[in-house]
Amino acid sequence: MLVDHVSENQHFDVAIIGAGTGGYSAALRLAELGKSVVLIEEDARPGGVCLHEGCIPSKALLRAAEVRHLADNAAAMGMDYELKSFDFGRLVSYKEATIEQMTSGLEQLLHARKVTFVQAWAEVTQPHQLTLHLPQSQSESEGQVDGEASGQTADQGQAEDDGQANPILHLHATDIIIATGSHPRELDGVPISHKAILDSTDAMNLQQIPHSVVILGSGPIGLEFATLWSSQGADVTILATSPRIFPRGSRRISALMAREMKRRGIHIHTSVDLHSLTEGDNQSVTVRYSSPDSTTHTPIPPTAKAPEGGEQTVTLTAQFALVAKGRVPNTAQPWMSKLGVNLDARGLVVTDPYGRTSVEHVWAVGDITPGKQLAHRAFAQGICVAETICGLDSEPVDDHNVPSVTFSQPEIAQVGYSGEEAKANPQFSEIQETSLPMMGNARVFMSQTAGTITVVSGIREQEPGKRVVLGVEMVGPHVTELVAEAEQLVGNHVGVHEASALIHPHPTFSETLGEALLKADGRPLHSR
Ligand SMILES: Cc1cc2nc3c(=O)[nH]c(=O)nc-3n(C[C@H](O)[C@H](O)[C@H](O)COP(=O)(O)OP(=O)(O)OC[C@H]3O[C@@H](n4cnc5c(N)ncnc54)[C@H](O)[C@@H]3O)c2cc1C
Ligand SMILES: NC(=O)c1ccc[n+]([C@@H]2O[C@H](COP(=O)([O-])OP(=O)(O)OC[C@H]3O[C@@H](n4cnc5c(N)ncnc54)[C@H](O)[C@@H]3O)[C@@H](O)[C@H]2O)c1
Repeated sequence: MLVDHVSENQHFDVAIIGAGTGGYSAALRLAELGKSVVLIEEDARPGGVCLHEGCIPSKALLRAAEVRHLADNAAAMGMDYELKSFDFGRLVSYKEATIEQMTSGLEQLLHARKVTFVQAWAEVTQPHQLTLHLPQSQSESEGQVDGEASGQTADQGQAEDDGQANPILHLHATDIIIATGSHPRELDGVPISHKAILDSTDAMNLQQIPHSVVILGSGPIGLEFATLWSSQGADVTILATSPRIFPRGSRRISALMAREMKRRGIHIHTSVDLHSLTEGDNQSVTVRYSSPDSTTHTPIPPTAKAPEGGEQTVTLTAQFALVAKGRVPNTAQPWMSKLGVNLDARGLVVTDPYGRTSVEHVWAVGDITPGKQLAHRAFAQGICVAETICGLDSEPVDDHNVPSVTFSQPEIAQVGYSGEEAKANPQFSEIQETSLPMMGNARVFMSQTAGTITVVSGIREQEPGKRVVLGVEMVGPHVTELVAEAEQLVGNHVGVHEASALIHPHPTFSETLGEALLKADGRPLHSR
């Protein structure tokens, strides 16, 4: 993106630091509401993690896994396909083209709404004042600083610099939104080498199909990469420190996912005690761990050692290790503490429901705030902050109504309360969990992917006598789409009886939710 023209000491209504999903959604809404907005991003192009190294590239790669699954199961319909070759370079080009298409669309939208985009590392030095550290090459080649207004340009060699020869520029803004996002968490004492020990960004940019990978972590990133690499023929092992994979979901989800992933040849070990992770000279990693179920897997090469304390210590060698144990907010930037922005114990920015931080006229959105680190939550927060700044009566984001989706095979989707959460909440009573296996649905059966759906219902203290849908969780084909309907029911406190009267087209995947609601209402149709 060609950066926009800005002048030294130029004033904007709102300055936004970080052009990821949170930052750019706020920028678009503010501009729509007539504010002058500057969007400041360290990278050359807007989009942040989601567009460049998260949601979009991972789903482009996972599209290939879907196609592979279809082809692998075509024999049942009389079509015998054989994968003759896999040109990984072309898959990478497909991913890159997808990112390019989405990024240029976003750039055009920002431009059309007259949002000023500046490539720089920004800090807030005083209330309403920002200092921008411009990249050297860009300020020289494109002249994004107005030389006349500032009296200094980088190519005159007179620009004020930040001590590292980066020209700096000062701006003023009435309001400032911090949207600096997050980065991958490292294993204690084991740095990401970016060679054989990878984080998700490295994994996304691999230029080859790995032959063996060990994945440390079984959250969305772990399960999505396990799906991707196993579909490409890699030998994949998931090591989970928790007693079950995908611990943020219910036991039912974890059990079904473990069964389905093992059916696809993925090795899974839970309650793992990780002893060491080391990188060899020859692009390989060695992991030493023990786990109650470690005897069930033959490591490559098989180098199981003598039992230690009842559990066997296993030494596993693989080409790569992916560390996928969560993300850390980008709040360790010294200016944030100097400014007085309050952080919680995990380093997340403390805000009120509308995104106000502890510093007046400074707001925060996205992965740096407590709650689900998801792009669609950041979009909604960005809109809410923008509207609140403009004095509108905006709806704050309720984390319980933010759906979670994982694009593994099978997919996982959740919204609202799990059974356990609902039972622990004193506002709810008479909690029921109604489960339905999805395989009874014709479309699910044809897709040859197992699935299950659970509707959590109960009585809210605000509406005694009315059983409402409190939560829905699903594992199966297309559930990342089906969850949108469930969200409407949960978010609007729709009664189970009313929801079960909604008619779903036949034959569709969406009927599974209709069937589960009928069952929850005590009127099962195609189930017992
Ligand atoms: C592998 C992976 C897959 C994912 N898949 C999904 C998915 O399918 N669905 C989903 O909802 N979510 C997904 N996520 C999560 C999603 O990417 C994040 O929740 C989302 O990007 C958060 O947006 P954000 O605006 O808070 O921050 P970010 O997208 O992290 O953007 C922050 C931006 O701020 C910039 N920045 C930081 N400090 C400064 C500074 N001082 N000055 C200037 N610029 C600065 C950074 O360069 C960055 O571009 C995924 C994440 C990963 C890692
Ligand atoms: N489809 C999606 O929406 C999507 C996809 C990818 C990522 N994301 C987002 O990105 C963020 C990061 O994802 P993630 O999967 O890395 O994090 P996560 O926090 O969801 O899961 C991390 C997992 O690692 C485990 N773990 C912790 N320490 C470990 C260790 N030493 N060894 C092995 N396992 C360990 C945890 O028990 C947990 O299950 C999440 O907040 C997620 O919402 C979303």
